[in-house]
Amino acid sequence: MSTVFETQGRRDNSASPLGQASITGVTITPVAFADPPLLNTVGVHEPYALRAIVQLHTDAGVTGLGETYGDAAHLARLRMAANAVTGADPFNINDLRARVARALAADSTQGGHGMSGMVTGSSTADRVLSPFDVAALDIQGKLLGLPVSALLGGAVRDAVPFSGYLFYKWAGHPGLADDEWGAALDPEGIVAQARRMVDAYGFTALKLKGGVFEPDAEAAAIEALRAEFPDLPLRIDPNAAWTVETSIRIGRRLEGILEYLEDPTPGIGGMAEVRRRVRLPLATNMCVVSFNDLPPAVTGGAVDVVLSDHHFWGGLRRSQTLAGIAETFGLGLSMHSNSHLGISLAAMVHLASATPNLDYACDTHWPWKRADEDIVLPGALAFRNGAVTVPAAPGLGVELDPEALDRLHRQYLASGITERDDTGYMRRIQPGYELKSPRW
Ligand SMILES: O=C([O-])C(=O)C[C@H](O)[C@@H](O)C(=O)[O-]
Ligand SMILES: [Mg+2]
Repeated sequence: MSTVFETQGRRDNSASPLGQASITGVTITPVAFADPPLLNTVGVHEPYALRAIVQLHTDAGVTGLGETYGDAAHLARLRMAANAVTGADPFNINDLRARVARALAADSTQGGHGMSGMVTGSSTADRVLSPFDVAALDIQGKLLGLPVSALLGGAVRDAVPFSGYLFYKWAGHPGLADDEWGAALDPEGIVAQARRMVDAYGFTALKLKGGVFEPDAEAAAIEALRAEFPDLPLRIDPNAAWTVETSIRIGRRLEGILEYLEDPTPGIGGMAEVRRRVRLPLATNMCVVSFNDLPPAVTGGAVDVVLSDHHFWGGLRRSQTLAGIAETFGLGLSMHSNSHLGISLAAMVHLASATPNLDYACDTHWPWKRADEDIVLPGALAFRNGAVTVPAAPGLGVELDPEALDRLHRQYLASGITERDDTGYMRRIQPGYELKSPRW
């Protein structure tokens, strides 16, 4: 079952503690949007990226919005959770969390990460809770007349800086026309892509998705970026494609050039070893992806910076807990992204604005999305000098475009894609393609 899912008509919270509202129904709509052939260490992005749009309807006349992964197994879990939260109080996020946990207790299905094998150990319960937490906060803000940033404790910055997220890529998907970005397969291509992205968005930091070519070729791309952009902080993220030895060698080559080295090698033990032997901060969204990972990472001295991501850390409230832990243990905080639409961007901006110790420009895949394709009405979210102004309107401050939602849902049905599968797509193009971690 992959079409729109709806619950409706029940009210089982006899009294909302705050007397504000009851969730009377949930609509979950899978959507697909165009995605260029972005290369990474597990393969290549398919022509469409998937998302699920979650709407929480209430008896108070407002609807809350959430956005999450659109993989089939995740959709099935979202539906279980939707049944469980129907009737609940959107002001009681602890109750929503308990309901989601109870609904998933009997679930034994595997897969559905939506991250093509790159983030494997995150908590299923937190991934499923996330869009419900975001939508509940959107409802709260709309009913109280406050932006979500205010509900999270207040914005400490008016605009949230993002990094330009560079990818090696083909000129276009095989069999389809070239896209507007063209190919980027060497240092010159990456520098040209960066120049174009910086000119269009004003980004003040750059991240290169690595793990695609020989490590020295990728280090050369970073050096070419440094020559072209002497003042911009630079990062590279090979998604654990390098051995400990390769990470040390390339890390030493890039000392003094990178602001951080992200997930060079797999596992907390490997990262700790690299960190001891390279004078660079190490960042991760692979070896610390759930609360369980924090104690061994901290005691093992594995990382300096954790990339938060409310989509797998359990929503905005749980991400604030992560920020508190990071502060306590002296870890830096940055933000991870996957291909996403406007509800996710709005949620990321509110969270980042209300997180004082978010020390780095956040990741976003936003430039890779077609400018005319989204499920929110245009206007609320815009980049200036590489940053997005925090929406001041109540809730998330974005409005759903029902026609666009319907169009992208039909695109989802027509695409035939039900799982993100970068490796499977790569193998259809290059049949002998091997998956390896570490690769070099
Ligand atoms: O920082 C990261 O690891 C990512 O952004 C993971 C993503 O899945 C990225 O590799 C991608 O979109 O191919
Ligand atoms: Mg990463």
